[in-house]
Amino acid sequence: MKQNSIVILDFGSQYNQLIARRVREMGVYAEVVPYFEDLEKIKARNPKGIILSGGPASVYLEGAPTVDKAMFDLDIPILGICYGMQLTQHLLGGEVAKADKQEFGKAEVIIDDENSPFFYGIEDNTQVWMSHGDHVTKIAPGFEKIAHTASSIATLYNAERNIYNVQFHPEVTHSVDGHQMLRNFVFDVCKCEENWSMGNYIEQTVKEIKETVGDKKVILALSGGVDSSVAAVLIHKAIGDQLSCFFVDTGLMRKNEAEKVMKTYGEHYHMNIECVDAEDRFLNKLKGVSDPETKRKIIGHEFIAIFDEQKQKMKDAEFLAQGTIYPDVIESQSVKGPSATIKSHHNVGGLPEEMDFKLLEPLRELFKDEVRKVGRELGIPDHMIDRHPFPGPGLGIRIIGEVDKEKADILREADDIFISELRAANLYQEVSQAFVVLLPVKSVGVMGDERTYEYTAVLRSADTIDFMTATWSHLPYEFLGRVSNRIINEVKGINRLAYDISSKPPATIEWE
Ligand SMILES: Nc1ncnc2c1ncn2[C@@H]1O[C@H](COP(=O)(O)OP(=O)(O)OP(=O)(O)O)[C@@H](O)[C@H]1O
Ligand SMILES: O=c1[nH]c(=O)c2[nH+]cn([C@@H]3O[C@H](COP(=O)(O)O)[C@@H](O)[C@H]3O)c2[nH]1
Ligand SMILES: NC(=O)CC[C@H](N)C(=O)O
Ligand SMILES: [Mg+2]
Repeated sequence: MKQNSIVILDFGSQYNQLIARRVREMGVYAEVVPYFEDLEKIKARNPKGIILSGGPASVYLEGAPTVDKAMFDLDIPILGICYGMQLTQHLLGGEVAKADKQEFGKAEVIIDDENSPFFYGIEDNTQVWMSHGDHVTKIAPGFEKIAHTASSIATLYNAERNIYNVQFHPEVTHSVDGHQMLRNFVFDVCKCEENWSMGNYIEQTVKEIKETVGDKKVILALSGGVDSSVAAVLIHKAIGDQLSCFFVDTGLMRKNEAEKVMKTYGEHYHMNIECVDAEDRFLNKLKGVSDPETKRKIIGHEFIAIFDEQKQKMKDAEFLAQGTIYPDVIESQSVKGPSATIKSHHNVGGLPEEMDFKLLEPLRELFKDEVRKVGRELGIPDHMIDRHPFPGPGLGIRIIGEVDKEKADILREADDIFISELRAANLYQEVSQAFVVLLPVKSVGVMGDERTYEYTAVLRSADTIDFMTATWSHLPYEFLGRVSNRIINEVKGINRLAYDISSKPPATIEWE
């Protein structure tokens, strides 16, 4: 199945995951590799086409990312996008320089060669998205201009080598026919076949898991979230009772979470699944701690300690299964420079360094939407598949400041009301992630002629595609009013509610 693939070389563009997704949506396997991937390794993948992504650098500066020129002689069709175009031109005898002014935004493409397969089905003056400060000042020998805009060369083509170069970004939705251009490249130029489907993926992966695991045992940290759940069901399909899942009830889970997870997965799938009740452990460790990073670290360590203990109990467990997905993989191999730690995300991904396990990560090639498709094909109920993400540290980072059981109970009730009202109003699927935050701030209120002095809570709802940037959801006032009424009337301990109207950046989605 992967014989029929497109390799995307990553030069640091923020859009490279998008390119891979667009291609996969067409039913063709695509993977992102760093630009410095060895040419031999690229060849070994036997791709039908190569896409060079955009990137922030300038080809004419020293130390700019580059590739082995031999790549252009492999007889594999190549599409260079933005930086990828500039690099192709630079390496093959053209020239690139800084433009007088940056071009950022929409532009209209005038097609010079309407017979080019790259433009099949596309009308003249189609709108594309530009984002560059450099431009091609001399076209490399062997290339001809097949499209332009009012201010720049839009597309170059080398017939002999079957290379296309575009200055714009066909992968973003602002490029109206960008999808069609990529389709044309993938199917008409590279001659790929449509054979990447989640059904195939399941079949193949189940086979691979069986071969890898043999008669050994696998343990898996099951959170009830999408990734670990899909991983669990997939592995269970392959090896049945050789899999043992552990759900840790940290005491910082949502209302009835432990029961729900145990019920859905235990009864429905007849899996070995054990609930580790660790509420006291987590709450004791968190006593007196209010610094967000310290709280995160304590929670992370406690998870590790618990899995270590489970491992000691099951001596024949050789594999640790994780719900690592493709964006995690791309991020960890990303060509971008080191970025500041904003928050240390808890991840059981930290486990293997400290513990002696072989890793089993059956979802590491999939994007989230593909993981959801796999989950649906495996028959996992929609209400589990469509859940908003829930962070490992759970309510521990949604109770601002010091955490205790009383606050966790209050927050659980409030959160449950918000989420069930979202579901009742058919808004749950419309927003990307919603929850309640409990502040360590008390204020005065009046209830039935009595004075109250209770906590303030905040509703948070974010809309996002990749969770890297987000906007606050414009929920209807009437809906917010209903949630406010219910929470303040029904949850003892909260007498005031606010709505968070901050975007990310500069805020983040969670409060800690
Ligand atoms: N309460 C828990 N018990 C056991 N494992 C957990 C728990 N919370 C988190 N994990 C582990 O940490 C991993 C990372 O958590 P993360 O929230 O990123 O993924 P997820 O829960 O599987 O999916 P989602 O992103 O949809 O919440 C999980 O896949 C799971 O293996
Ligand atoms: O598994 C996780 N462990 C963590 O420690 C963690 N911290 C934040 N998140 C989730 O990441 C997304 C982005 O959150 P922030 O904007 O708050 O950084 C949002 O979806 C957050 O819920 C976490 N997930
Ligand atoms: N988006 C890009 O790939 C930008 C490429 C190059 N740095 C430029 O500004 O022209
Ligand atoms: Mg989760």
